Amino acid sequence: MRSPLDLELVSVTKRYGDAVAVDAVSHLFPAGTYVCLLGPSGCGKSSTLRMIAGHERVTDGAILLAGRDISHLPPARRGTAMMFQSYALFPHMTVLDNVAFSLKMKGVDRATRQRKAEELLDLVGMAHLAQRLPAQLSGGQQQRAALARALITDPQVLLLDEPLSALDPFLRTRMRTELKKLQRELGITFIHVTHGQDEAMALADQVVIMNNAVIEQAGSARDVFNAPKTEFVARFMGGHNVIALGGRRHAVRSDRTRIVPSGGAGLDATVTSFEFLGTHVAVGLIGPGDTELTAMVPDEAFFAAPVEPGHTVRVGWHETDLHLLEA
Ligand SMILES: Nc1ncnc2c1ncn2[C@@H]1O[C@H](COP(=O)(O)OP(=O)(O)OP(=O)(O)O)[C@@H](O)[C@H]1O
Repeated sequence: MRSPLDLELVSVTKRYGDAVAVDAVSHLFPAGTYVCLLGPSGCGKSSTLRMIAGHERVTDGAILLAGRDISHLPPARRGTAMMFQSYALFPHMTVLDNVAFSLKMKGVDRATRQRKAEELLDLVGMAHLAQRLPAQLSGGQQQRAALARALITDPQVLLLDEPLSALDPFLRTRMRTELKKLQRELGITFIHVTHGQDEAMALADQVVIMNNAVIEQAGSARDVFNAPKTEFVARFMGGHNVIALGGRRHAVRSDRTRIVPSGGAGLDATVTSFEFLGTHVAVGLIGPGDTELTAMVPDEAFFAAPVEPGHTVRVGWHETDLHLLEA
């Protein structure tokens, strides 16, 4: 169902000279959702984000927010805000002044902008560091300051360009929980560009996968993972085997790919490797036509009947787990 605050891309194209970075992309971002824009390097994610933000001109098409065409408005008048990968904090300004900056540009008086900046610093748990300079903050603290700075204009849509990539793995997981919580509390749309499938699955209400300047598939993380439309999506999301059967390509989740008793339905494959991953053992296999497969075998099942590289085994799956891919 549509809501008045939805963001919509209508046949949006971005060309740099002859190169097409975004090719007639149409998509509805429902208001109040956490969207992750995912795809390999160069697929057009950042160009899409920058066009929504107004940091890049649209070559063709329109961007509508709350029913209004914002394609040609300056960034500050769109109802969007962007948080950059590098956080882009001004090094010579205190955290408070950084957060208050865009209100200063808008001519808001000092007392009002400071009060609002304090409120936002409180929201992101940074009130006690308001007088520090950016260089005196940790990576996670800089990120919170950058978030507060982006949110001070009360945007309807917050755009985040790889916001977690500068953080170490532990902090990344913690910050992603905080981002999600913040989005829920604010109830606004977050559009978060990432390279990470795990990050997208953990965060997104809606995952949008781009490839070669177009959207290849969009949907809930669970739907996209369980029902990849194309071989590209199956491989990109990971956790799937792609198998040719009867001249058509199919995906089957690697945790639903089983080592079955010989003679059962399935195909013969040779074990090439195994890796203990704690809860599962990832068994690498090579099947007919040199198809590489992975079976994620629960650790108990693996150690009850261990296999070694060089063994020939039967690999099977339930018919219902086999998923036909678009040609
Ligand atoms: N300013 C520019 N001038 C010319 N070509 C550009 C420019 N910015 C991006 N491109 C090209 O447009 C295509 C899409 O780039 P974009 O940055 O949107 O991809 P991306 O999916 O965000 O990639 P990454 O994950 O590596 O950041 C790429 O082929 C890139 O080389």
